[in-house]
Amino acid sequence: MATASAPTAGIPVGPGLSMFDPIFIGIDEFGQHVYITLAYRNLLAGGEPGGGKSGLLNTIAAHAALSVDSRLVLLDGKLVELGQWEDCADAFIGPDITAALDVLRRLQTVMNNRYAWLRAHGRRKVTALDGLSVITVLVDEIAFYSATIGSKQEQEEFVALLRDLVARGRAAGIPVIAATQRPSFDIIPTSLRDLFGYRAAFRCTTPNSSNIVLGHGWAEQGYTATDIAPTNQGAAYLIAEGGTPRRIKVAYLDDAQIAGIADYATWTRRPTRLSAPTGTRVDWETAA
Ligand SMILES: Nc1ncnc2c1ncn2[C@@H]1O[C@H](COP(=O)(O)OP(=O)(O)OP(=O)(O)O)[C@@H](O)[C@H]1O
Repeated sequence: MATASAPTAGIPVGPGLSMFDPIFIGIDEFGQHVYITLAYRNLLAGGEPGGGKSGLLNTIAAHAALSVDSRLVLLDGKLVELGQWEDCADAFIGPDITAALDVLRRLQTVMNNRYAWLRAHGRRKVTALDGLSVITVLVDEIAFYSATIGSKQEQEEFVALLRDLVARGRAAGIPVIAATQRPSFDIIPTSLRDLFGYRAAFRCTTPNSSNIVLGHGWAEQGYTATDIAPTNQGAAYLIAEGGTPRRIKVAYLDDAQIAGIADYATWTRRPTRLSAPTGTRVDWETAA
């Protein structure tokens, strides 16, 4: 039987991935591989419809699904953008503000528990050695939950819970990856935008909306997502905390590829704890 040689470079793909590993998301304009690390950072993707935001979220979801130390919490107002990951996710929320608020409140409790645990151990953040899973939260279309469905009160609670998670979640191993096709100040106020360590601006129609994603002043310095052609889907400017925007092309998984990865990831996550008492939600309790 042939034995595959061990990889000499890069991150091996397979069930041994970790959310603490760098995540491959595409190439830059020089053809160099682009990696991000989400264990301690959030990511915001903004740009006009059809620019490729969901493509980026799916690429990240694939890494998270294949990571042995990650759990997925998905909020997808359209159901179809992240829907293929439903079977390997701990929670999959569709166009339901009550369910969205419920899952965010649960995440807030998990986050508070983790901070109490960290404090008790004199620590500041979770690490790969703690055995706690990284709970990767993906939100496809912030505006759908914060400005479209539900009452004003529910929308405000959604924004407050999301902001808290984005502000405090990363050190507790709960990164948020969120997309919006409405990069405007009412949806992404500067105070919220700045909490995202990574920001990806897909094609925008105005320099102002590009600035709202990347940060004030970048368009004036020549980094504007308005210069991305409408036909160049998946192209974006990516900025990491403290850096300069970098033009990238996101790696794209088509529906069949996602189905294959999701199927495999679901199989790797099949229940194996036969000793767990019946009716126990082992996953959330362990994560907490
Ligand atoms: N990285 C990519 N490479 C090649 N094609 C891509 C890439 N990303 C997206 N596309 C193409 O663009 C289409 C729209 O992409 P996607 O759904 O990700 O956009 P979006 O910004 O999420 O749109 P919306 O805001 O409407 O949800 C995809 O169906 C695909 O055909």
